[in-house]
Amino acid sequence: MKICAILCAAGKGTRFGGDTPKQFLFLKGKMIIEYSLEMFEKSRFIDGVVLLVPQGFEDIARSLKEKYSKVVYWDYGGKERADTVKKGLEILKNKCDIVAIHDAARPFITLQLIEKLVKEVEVHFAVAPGILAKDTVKFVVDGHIQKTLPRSNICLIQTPQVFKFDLIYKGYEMFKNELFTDDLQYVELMGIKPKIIENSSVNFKITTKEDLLIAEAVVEKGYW
Ligand SMILES: Nc1ccn([C@@H]2O[C@H](COP(=O)(O)OP(=O)(O)OP(=O)(O)O)[C@@H](O)[C@H]2O)c(=O)n1
Ligand SMILES: C[C@](O)(CO)[C@H](O)COP(=O)(O)O
Repeated sequence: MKICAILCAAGKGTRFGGDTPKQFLFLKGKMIIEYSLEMFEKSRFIDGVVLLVPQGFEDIARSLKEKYSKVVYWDYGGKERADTVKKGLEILKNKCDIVAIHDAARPFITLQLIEKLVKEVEVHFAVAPGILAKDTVKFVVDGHIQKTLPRSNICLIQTPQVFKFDLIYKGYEMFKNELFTDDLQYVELMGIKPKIIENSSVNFKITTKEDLLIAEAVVEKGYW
């Protein structure tokens, strides 16, 4: 059985700001993207990685392909994250059985997490890490609370999101005009109820500058 990863690194990092997309910034000696690439490289559950980058970053893509033997292919991503994933899925069509779709801006995945996700996908077809809400959760419109949501049912979803390849490919085909913010939604709408693996909040996505400060502290303490 072949298991591949799609590493989404084609975003511009608008909320983060600056000229260099956040995934290519250096975090204590290596690029943010390399933290997850290293885990995929080391994991015995991952056979190959497809890397998607923004236009203008082909030199970085080439050098990462040189450095990490599991990067089998790189290409440019699309305008939105979902467009990037679609490209990755087309590249991998008929080449793998299971696919792990991951944000390059989420550096702190672990070998144990990859293993758990891959094992669970055999049973549940779609699986992702998530954290249960720790704060009280309100539904807010225009700055005013409409209602309080039941916290025990609220889960904040991370990546890698792991799927049986044919299932997620079909989901993207069926909802090709949608641009959902994550990949699970494409199979949720097919009636699948993806399995959530409760995970550490350290697997956060670097979205704004303050996330980078937290990421620096995580690396300094070796805490992931
Ligand atoms: N067209 C896009 C947009 C996003 N991503 C990737 O998807 C992940 C999660 O996206 P996000 O944090 O939203 O990154 P950006 O789109 O770069 O950020 P922003 O929305 O602030 O511009 C990131 O690894 C990002 O590089 C991608 O591959 N292709
Ligand atoms: C896929 C994701 O990381 C799951 O939490 C998230 O939805 C990406 O959202 P973004 O708006 O592209 O940052």
